[in-house]
Amino acid sequence: MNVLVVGVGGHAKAVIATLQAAGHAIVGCLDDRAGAEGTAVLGVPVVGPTSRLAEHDGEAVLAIGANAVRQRLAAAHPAARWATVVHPTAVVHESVRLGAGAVVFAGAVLQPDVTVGAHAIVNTGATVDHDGRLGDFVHVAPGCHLSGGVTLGEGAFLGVGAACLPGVTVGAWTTVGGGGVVVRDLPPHVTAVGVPARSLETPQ
Ligand SMILES: CC(=O)SCCNC(=O)CCNC(=O)[C@H](O)C(C)(C)COP(=O)(O)OP(=O)(O)OC[C@H]1O[C@@H](n2cnc3c(N)ncnc32)[C@H](O)[C@@H]1OP(=O)(O)O
Repeated sequence: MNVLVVGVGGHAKAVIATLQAAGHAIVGCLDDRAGAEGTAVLGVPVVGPTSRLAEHDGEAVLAIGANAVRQRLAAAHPAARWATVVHPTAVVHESVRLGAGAVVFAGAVLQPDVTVGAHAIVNTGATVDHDGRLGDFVHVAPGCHLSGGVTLGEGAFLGVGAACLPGVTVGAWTTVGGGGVVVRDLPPHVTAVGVPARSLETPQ
């Protein structure tokens, strides 16, 4: 497939590398910043602003790490065809369901009956064990480990190396800091850090 990459930052580099490893042709990158057009990311040219998505008749991928930005761009382009991208070294069981625009990076492992929402990111070397449910616009950062039956609400972000005990739920748009361990359910819209992960918003 010929894929248009939306974004030019570090996450876009990793998405481009993943597309290349998986054998996909890349049409170019889009970026809204003044002066971006004509530059290149890993040799892939920046061909215009994100409004160009509307003219593209192939597939595209939102290659921006910030969950809320991917949500905004997906809402702004409801007719777009989103590529689902999986690195060839990722281990994804045949029963796993990947949403439109989901990206699975090198070395990730997704065990049976995991579902991954639209535009979700399973980053380098992260593992999601059986029956995990990742909502739309989730980002699981490098080296995270989710035990069986974990649920991540829409837009949840797990920082690098975070872990979740079996069956816990992380609420929508909640952030877990790098290295945090989620031992019980976390509510939506909080930032939680540490072992066990506790909300910074809640007086301890
Ligand atoms: C390929 C890639 O790079 S993918 C991207 C991966 N990115 C990440 O993993 C980033 C993860 N981000 C974090 O862990 C951040 O520190 C966040 C989101 C948890 C908090 O960020 P901020 O809201 O800016 O909080 P801030 O830095 O002000 O820290 C607030 C308090 O929490 C503490 N804290 C922050 N992060 C952590 C953490 N991961 N673990 C434990 N404590 C932490 C701080 O020490 C501070 O404590 P204090 O008030 O006692 O000094």
